Amino acid sequence: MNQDDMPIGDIEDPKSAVESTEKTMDSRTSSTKFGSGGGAKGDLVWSGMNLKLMDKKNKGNVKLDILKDVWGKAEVGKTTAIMGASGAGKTSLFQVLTGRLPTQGDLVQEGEIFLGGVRVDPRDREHRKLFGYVAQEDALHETSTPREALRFSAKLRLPRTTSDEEIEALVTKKLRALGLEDAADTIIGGGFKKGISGGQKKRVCIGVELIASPTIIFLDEPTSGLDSYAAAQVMQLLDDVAKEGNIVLFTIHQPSSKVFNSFDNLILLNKGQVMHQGAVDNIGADYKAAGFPMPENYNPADWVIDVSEMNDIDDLKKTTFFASEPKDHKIIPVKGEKLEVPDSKHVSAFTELKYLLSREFRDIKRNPLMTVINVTITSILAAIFGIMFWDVGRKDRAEFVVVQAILGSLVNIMISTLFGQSNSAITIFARDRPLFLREYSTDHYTIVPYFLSKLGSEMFNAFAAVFAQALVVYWMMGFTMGFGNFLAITYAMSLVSTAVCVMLGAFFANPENATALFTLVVVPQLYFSGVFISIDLLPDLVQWAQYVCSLTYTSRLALAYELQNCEPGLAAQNCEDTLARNNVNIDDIWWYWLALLGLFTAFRLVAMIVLRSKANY
Ligand SMILES: Nc1ncnc2c1ncn2[C@@H]1O[C@H](COP(=O)(O)OP(=O)(O)OP(=O)(O)O)[C@@H](O)[C@H]1O
Repeated sequence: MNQDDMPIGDIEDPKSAVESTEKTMDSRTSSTKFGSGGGAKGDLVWSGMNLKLMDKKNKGNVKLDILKDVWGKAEVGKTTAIMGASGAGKTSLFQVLTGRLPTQGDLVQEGEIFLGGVRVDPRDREHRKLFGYVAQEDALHETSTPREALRFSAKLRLPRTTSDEEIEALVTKKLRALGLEDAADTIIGGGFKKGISGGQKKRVCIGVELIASPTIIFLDEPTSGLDSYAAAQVMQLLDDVAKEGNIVLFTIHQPSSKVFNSFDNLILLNKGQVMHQGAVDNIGADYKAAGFPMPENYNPADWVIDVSEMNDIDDLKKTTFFASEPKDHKIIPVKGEKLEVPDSKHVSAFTELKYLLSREFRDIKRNPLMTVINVTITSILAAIFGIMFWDVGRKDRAEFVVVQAILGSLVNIMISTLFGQSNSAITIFARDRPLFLREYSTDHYTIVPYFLSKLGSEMFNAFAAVFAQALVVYWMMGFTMGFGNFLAITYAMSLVSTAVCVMLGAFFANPENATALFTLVVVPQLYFSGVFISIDLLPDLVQWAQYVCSLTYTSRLALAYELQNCEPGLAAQNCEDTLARNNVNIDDIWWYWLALLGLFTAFRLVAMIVLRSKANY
């Protein structure tokens, strides 16, 4: 048997170590027992499915029936495709079945879903352990290889008792079954570097889901963007997965006739209703019986869509199309029967963090460009500041203009640090967001380890930039505060500003929106922090804003450390005046540090809560 044709989980050599590992893995990951119901044992069945868009203005009125009395099933051992013209309701049905329908007040969902006769709730994270979900866009870690991607998924999703040897053997086996042996150790790639091909990426996406041995695998347009050869390879793989006793359900748009003929079953939607469903092998006969015989040399996939688009729905309803849900399709669930999900006691949060951190740092190592650009830009800016404020810290502070210049230099450095990290932090976070949403929703890790791992790489990037900045400006400007203090203050500034970026990145999927809002959030800090206009001169109504501005605390800290020990006499007088005018109190230094910590924690927590709520569907 050709390796590419080999079914997933098939066993080549009964004596091999791989086989024994796979047996162990199977016994651990496929313990699901299905209850009995009206449908065939193990099938995914949905019934009486309605999705209504309610009219906001006229309460209780339905504005649009997105799905109406939809029913159907996806059988064990078969591939089932959902097709339909644009706007037919494919995405909506898919979102309902996968539990990914956005929770919106104006959408009302009705209907039931059963797996093997037992009611299933696709929004339930436990039930979702039975699901594999492959989104249309490939959400992969670009600097990992296919082997690393599968290993990561296996390590974090399989029971914690699975040994490293078992995981390695399973990963090798799945790579072979996916036809990815040759590309196993090539970088997946993306924007930063060309890596494996589009078809190989799609197979990696499928592989990372298959590694957890899901009962059902859902795929959203699995062939989109692929050439006909790659599309046929993906379909062959899905067929192999199904033939192993799994349910494979996907949406598909304009398949070639070869791809169309490779499905087992078709569900055709038309204006939110089921126009036709059945075996692809019978399509010719079914359409002939309905009065629409398929023309010769016509792509059957085009024909089924053309018939649905070019005929009035009321006329089509007079034919054999749009059959109502048969009585025996409806399932009467057995009372008290619960869906059994595999016992996959997750690895500890610490292990999750370990794996996530190692992936983050591997990313920096393999794609250091972002860090290098950041450090270079910061150093050039720092050198410009250094020339402008050359030796300012060593000049005689008895002259008031010198103290003014010190104030100016410190505020400039803080503002530059505030903006310095924003671009790279927002870009990196936006790039990784879809990956997080996929991995979190498929139970790879919990939210805290994820955020800690992101924090780890952000701290590294921020430190590299502020350290370079400090090396350049500290001695050029000749500050008297300790190097450590200077570094700590700029580092704190950088981390709080990164936290703001991450928070905005959590709210907005689009990095452009996050960047635009960053300007709106950050620029007012320049006014509210008191560095350009004394806080006492600000209207009472906005004075509170100083307390939520990181620039307030970092500039106060920098001034406190730099101006607290000036030469006695006129210099000390000038320093004290400047501190007082800028509302800096030397006794409050620790409060300033605590306030920065508070802001940092608050921004991080908000980001975590927002992202978690977005990842729940
Ligand atoms: N949240 C929503 N609010 C308003 N209308 C919606 C919403 N979701 C879906 N619709 C409408 O329901 C219909 C079906 O949409 P759906 O996206 O499911 O179709 P589709 O078959 O996937 O189309 P396409 O192939 O173009 O993506 C469309 O008319 C769409 O505008």
